[in-house]
Amino acid sequence: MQKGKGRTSRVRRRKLCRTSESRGVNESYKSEFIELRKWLKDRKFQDSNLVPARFPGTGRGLMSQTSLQEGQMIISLPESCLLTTDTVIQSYLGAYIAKWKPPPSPLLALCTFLVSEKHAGDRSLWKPYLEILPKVYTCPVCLEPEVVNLLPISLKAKAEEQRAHVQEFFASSRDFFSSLQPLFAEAVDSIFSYSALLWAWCTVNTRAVYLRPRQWECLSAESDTCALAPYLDLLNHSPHVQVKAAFNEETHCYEIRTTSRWRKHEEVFICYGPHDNHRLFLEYGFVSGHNPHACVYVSREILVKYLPSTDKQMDKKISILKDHGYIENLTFGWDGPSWRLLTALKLLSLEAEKFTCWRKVLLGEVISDTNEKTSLDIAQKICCYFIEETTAMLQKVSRTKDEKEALINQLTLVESLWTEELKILRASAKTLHSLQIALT
Ligand SMILES: C[S@@+](CC[C@H](N)C(=O)[O-])C[C@H]1O[C@@H](n2cnc3c(N)ncnc32)[C@H](O)[C@@H]1O
Repeated sequence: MQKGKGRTSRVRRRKLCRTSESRGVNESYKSEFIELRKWLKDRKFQDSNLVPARFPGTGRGLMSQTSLQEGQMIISLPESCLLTTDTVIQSYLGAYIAKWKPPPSPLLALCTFLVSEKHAGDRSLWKPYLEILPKVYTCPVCLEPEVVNLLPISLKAKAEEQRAHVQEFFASSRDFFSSLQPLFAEAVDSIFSYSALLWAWCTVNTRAVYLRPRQWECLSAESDTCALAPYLDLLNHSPHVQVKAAFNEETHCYEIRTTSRWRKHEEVFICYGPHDNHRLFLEYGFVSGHNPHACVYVSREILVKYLPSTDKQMDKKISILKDHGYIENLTFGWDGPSWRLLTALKLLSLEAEKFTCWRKVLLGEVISDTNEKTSLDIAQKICCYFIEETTAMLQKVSRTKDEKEALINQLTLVESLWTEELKILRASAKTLHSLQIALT
């Protein structure tokens, strides 16, 4: 038998590959985690099978200490450990919130509490939790404008919207913060600064779990479903796992059960949702490698770039696509152009004499071999154009990394997004090529 070709060595290779990808360095000895566990124990948290660890691909996360079976509970966090609007309203902030008109939003209540408790430092009952929270975040709102400029165009627009949204959140909260002055010896402006509120906003947005909606008269009607869940919020995301997570009204614990199996010493993941990489970047500030939901978006401008400019029916075709919701969410994915993208291209490349068949196109019917072939050819041209553009962007990001060392972390993140997009486009180009060959 040749060396390395047998079953035993295949299994060994697989094991090596799995462990080297997921091997983490246990961090439970660190003082901040010792303090956090004491704090959790005082609040009736019973030791779980998970320990904090640092992993090569995903950073800080939780590692299993034993193997975990399908359906097994991986963590159960008592209600007393959760930070919700109940916590805030029952605190020293409650009376100030009740007085303030119009009522503050649930999000503002949570953010105010986080900033205020962070400011309290050693005096805060939540100190062990606050100590393990990230100091900086990588959601687009936290990125330098020159890094935002290097994002794919549709994500850049959303990043700018996110920045405007947080700025407006800050501006509209300042009078409420002023009303809290009697609680502090220092000027509230210095405590509730933009950067402090931004940190709190990112904390809630990247870490909160979902709870059944609650309603407080002293808070605005916006949905009140967020809870910060210390320790449990150290679980990273994987698009490949499924979990059941919810607050159990009988045990009064927030519980997570895994539907996957985990080996001892592996990183345990949960799934934040079937999100593509743009959404993961926007909402959580990271990109997931090999994400099956990842895709490359095709804008309307690019869609028509390779169509004949002489087509007299083009405006009509575009308005049909708009009316039927086919102008948005057109994508390339790991297995080629999406059905929506191909359908849009088939409609746009309909021959003049076949134009009346446009309804059939939207229903997925084949109109003619020519139409099938033309739409695939255009999809391939768009895909090649994107591959060139993405390669150029990667070179630009790499140059910027050399020039701006201080931005290396932010730029590396943007680079990983473009790298994933390039992989998707290459896979799409290959699929398209096979489809084109099958048609000839
Ligand atoms: C709920 S927290 C998870 C714990 C976090 N890693 C920590 O150290 O505090 C969510 C954040 O973890 C990071 N994260 C989650 N899943 C990740 C993954 N698969 N790869 C890289 N970072 C991830 C992102 O920064 C995200 O905003």
